[in-house]
Amino acid sequence: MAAVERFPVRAVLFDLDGTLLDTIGDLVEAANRMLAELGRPLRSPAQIHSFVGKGVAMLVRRCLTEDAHATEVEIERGIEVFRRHYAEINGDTTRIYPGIEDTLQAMRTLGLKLAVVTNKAEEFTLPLLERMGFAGRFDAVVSGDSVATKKPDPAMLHHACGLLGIGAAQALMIGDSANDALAARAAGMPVLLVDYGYSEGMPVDTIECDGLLSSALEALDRIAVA
Ligand SMILES: O=C(O)COP(=O)(O)O
Ligand SMILES: [Mg+2]
Repeated sequence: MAAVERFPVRAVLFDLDGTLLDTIGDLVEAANRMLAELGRPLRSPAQIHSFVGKGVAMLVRRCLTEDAHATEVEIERGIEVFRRHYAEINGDTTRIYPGIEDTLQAMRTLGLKLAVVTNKAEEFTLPLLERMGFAGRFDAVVSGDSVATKKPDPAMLHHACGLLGIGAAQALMIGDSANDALAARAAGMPVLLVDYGYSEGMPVDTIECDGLLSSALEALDRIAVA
């Protein structure tokens, strides 16, 4: 069997929803509270799961327009209503995925810099990191509204590397969706995808990447500290 390629890196960039944290319960609850308040039929958890990936505004848009019609004014109202509900419950049922704590600790011990790069808006990212005990565990946090464009555009990844003081080719991205894979490819960095996250309804093994992980711990076998 061919040896598994190890990436010479100085930093690891982590996606948040579906990679570090299982946030889907809170996202489903906030989305359905929003739909109820707007007098719309509720959505199944599975359907809302497939809508997560491109940030809050796109989640609300998909909830209101998939097999349904909504005006831009209604979508704007939906975003405001969602934000109010999500701010209230953000973190209530969120769990850290198995293996994450040990992975972060091991990467720290290796001297790697760590960042979060998430399409979640900063108003929800920072309180959630705090609540989950992750505040101060990362050298940089880039949220969906920190720069002008979200993943799959590579701008967030470049911004994170700038904050860490490294080049894009010296970082490894670990994510769960095509947004992470495409952004990493466009930035010229290797990317591994966890197979337990949210991938907008796409089978994760159909997404082009450098390997799948059933636990983030497996990433340690793919890293050679540069
Ligand atoms: O907020 C989202 O839609 C997804 O967030 P993520 O980039 O951390 O997966
Ligand atoms: Mg994700």
